[in-house]
Amino acid sequence: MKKRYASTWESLKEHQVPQWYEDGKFGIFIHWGLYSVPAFAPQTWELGEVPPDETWFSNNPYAEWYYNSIHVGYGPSYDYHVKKYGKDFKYEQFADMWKAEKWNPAEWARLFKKAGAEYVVLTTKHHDGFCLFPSKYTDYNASKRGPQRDIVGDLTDAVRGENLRMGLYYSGIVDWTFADDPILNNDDLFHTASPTFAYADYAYNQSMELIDRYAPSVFWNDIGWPRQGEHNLPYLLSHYYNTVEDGVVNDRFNDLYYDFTTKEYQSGSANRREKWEMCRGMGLSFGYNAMESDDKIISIEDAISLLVSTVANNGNLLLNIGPRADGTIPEEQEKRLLAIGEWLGVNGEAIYGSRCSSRESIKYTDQIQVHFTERDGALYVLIDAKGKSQVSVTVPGLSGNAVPLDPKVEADTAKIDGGLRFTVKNFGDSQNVAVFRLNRIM
Ligand SMILES: C[C@@H]1N[C@H](CNC(=O)c2cc3ccccc3[nH]2)[C@@H](O)[C@H](O)[C@@H]1O
Repeated sequence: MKKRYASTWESLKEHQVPQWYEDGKFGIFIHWGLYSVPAFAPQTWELGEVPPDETWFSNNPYAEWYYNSIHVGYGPSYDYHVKKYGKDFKYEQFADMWKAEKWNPAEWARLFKKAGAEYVVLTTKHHDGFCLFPSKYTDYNASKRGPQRDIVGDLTDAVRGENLRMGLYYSGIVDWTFADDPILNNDDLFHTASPTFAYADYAYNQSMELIDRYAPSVFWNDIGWPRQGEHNLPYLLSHYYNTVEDGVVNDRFNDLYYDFTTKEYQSGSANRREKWEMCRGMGLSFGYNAMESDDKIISIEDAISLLVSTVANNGNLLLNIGPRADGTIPEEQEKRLLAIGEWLGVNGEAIYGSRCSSRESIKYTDQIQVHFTERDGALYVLIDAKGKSQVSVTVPGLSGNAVPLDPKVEADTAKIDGGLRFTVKNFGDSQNVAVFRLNRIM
């Protein structure tokens, strides 16, 4: 019997995080849009490394913030824009330069499948207000301009064709086609952005449109929800759950309600007793930054470490790709996705469908950490030895027969000092994380 949600906070609070999201663990975030044409941002910091003040916003590493970065009227993006396009070139002109001429959504979906992702989240409207779907509420959209197609619909079909879940990102409170005063601090970001009732209705109507057209498995709102529209949220979210029973929403609705909380790069905190999600770009940006080179993006080892440490602490990893304007995925990003997929192909048993263990992760050194997950009565020990070819660690309070999941891992285990000593001599195909299964939980 399908549960019906009433448009009340009480009814919404009965919603449980669905098993597919708990089990899925790994998603692909995609930031694609007009900003992918200029594809420029300075390579400065990770979010959370420096305070979100004028220095951050006028040297914003997020290439998808190009509109705001040139509107502050100074800084590296402004200088780049004037030099490359000229002072009078309007951001909106990118709408007729974005052709996506080499885009093959089925190819993208096959890559995400090979990467071992269980879900995908695509930007439908980022802060610049350009919509990647045929919205009834604006012609500033990809079916009328640029690509002249329903980007959201075409990718949704391809992703579902690979039996992956499709999620949709929506920039709820910031839309520079409604309010585009330059944003130079977080106050601007959360309070003065898009302050009208008209915009609140627009955001509500477009969100309803997205739910009714695509029935997304994730409704991923960003930054916040218009204050003038907060009273509409119980209607919107109950409609969402009544349309998509096993749908999930994040915590960026002014902290009024969520299925899972979020972190972004170094910003935010996670509580392992609740479901949460870590999102980040491959480099410092979500939108494609043509200036970014291989050495500036996350290493394969660090990506696998991040996935393992996130999952072991009750999180999902939503790792972003920033495709080029023509629809191709930069090789250095594809390489990381395929390497994660290979690792999951060998060690996924300890990840998919697992739950975080009562055993907390152990940090021996910056390079050597041991994480734990549990599944079907088995305990998994995930030894992360970044940059090492061999490692020996004793895990206290463990006993039993530890079997490496990767047959190419060469390792010994021995009972010692009330614990189990693992000596890994060869990490086989498992990059920097060797995973062991213990067949009974101590
Ligand atoms: C995915 C990413 N989100 C950015 C806005 N970030 C937030 O609103 C935000 C970060 C964060 C960290 C911890 C808890 C809440 C948060 N909200 C956007 O400004 C970026 O362009 C990009 O779309």
